[in-house]
Amino acid sequence: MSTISEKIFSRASGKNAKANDFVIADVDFAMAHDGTSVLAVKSFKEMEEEKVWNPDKIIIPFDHLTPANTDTTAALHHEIREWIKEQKISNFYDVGEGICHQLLPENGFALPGKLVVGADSHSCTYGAFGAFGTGVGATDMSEIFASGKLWFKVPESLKITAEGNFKSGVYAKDLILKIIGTLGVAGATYKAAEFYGTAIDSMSMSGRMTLSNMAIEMGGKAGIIPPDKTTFDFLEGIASEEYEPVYASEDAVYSDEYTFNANELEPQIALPHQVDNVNDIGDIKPTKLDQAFIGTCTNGRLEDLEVAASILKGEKVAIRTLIVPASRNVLIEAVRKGIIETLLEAGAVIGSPGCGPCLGGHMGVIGKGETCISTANRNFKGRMGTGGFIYLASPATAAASALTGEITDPREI
Ligand SMILES: CC(C)[C@H](C(=O)O)[C@@H](O)C(=O)O
Ligand code: SF4
Repeated sequence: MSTISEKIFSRASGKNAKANDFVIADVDFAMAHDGTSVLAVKSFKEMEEEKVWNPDKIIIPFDHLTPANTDTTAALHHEIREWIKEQKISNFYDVGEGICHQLLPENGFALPGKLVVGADSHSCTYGAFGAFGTGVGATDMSEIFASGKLWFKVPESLKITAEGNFKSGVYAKDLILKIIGTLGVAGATYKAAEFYGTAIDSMSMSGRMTLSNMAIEMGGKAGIIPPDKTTFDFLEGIASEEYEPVYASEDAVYSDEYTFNANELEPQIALPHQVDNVNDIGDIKPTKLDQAFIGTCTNGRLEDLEVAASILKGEKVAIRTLIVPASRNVLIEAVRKGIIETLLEAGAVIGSPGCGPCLGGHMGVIGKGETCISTANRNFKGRMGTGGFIYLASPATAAASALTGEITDPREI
């Protein structure tokens, strides 16, 4: 009678863990990026710890402010690189390698049944592989660095089922926006969502990652998809260690259940400044744009760039269009497939793999009163620049909108 989360926490804590129990769990993999490792390392040093618990289980990607944008960032990067050397952390990904939530899956650290904790809220992305992936603060991460353990309250679970087939022009991003619009930004607070249904089964790993990535935007502690052949095929030859897939019992208890119908889904837009301010694209008023941004841990994968290129091929963008691949691998593949050439010819700017302008810290910031359509996961006030307005959408919608300069249904292009 257990959910996926209860089973993973039972294994990781060595006791029969049930929802709402407090447990101390062994973490399988721990991640901190350039933005959060600074504080995690500071607090690790303050604890007067000498050695990390296991240098092969810690993953540090530099992705948020990369390449360094200021003297301060450069100094912090330098400090962390020194600590990484000193601690012999084996999984360090320096500037240009890509976004943490892309690198962990690509390098086989997001594995079924594992407890993967990151000092970043979108660590729920690893749920796409049937892991319990979750984000913690930097000081909690310092405790994991030291001991490999952390306390957790085992979450209750929600069952979210999506049946049917997506219409052309409709994607995983539209589904997760619809789900968040329905449940609200607090609809899954401290709960683990488990995703089921034919619409999920037929999704690629890329689409599944988009879905799990945004579980936190409804307050979710995790967003888990039961692993299947698609998962195992993806992990073939890249899994960093052995894993044991975990599935919910038939009689697992869920605090709530929701069902969505992919057949009826339209392209969705989250209007500023809340992620749950979601509408069918046909229901919003004409909206002029200043910038389009395609990238991030939500939608910066090969499939996303491919969709954008198919829309932009042979055309010219009407507004500033920034495209930032999620990782070096994505960029290399996109170069090989001619996708980057198509995007450049269409007038897009290609950024180096990383978070890019997603959180407004680096490149591509928008000015006061400007509007941006973005494939990211957050449209909070001021996130991409003070006084800016962010509209969240799929890569197809963002690309179609880049062509016209206003929010545009990709099916009309
Ligand atoms: C900088 C980091 C702490 C933050 C997060 O945790 O999500 C960032 O990645 C974001 O998307 O806002
Ligand atoms: S791409 Fe955006 S949402 Fe993802 S980790 Fe980077 S800043 Fe956070």
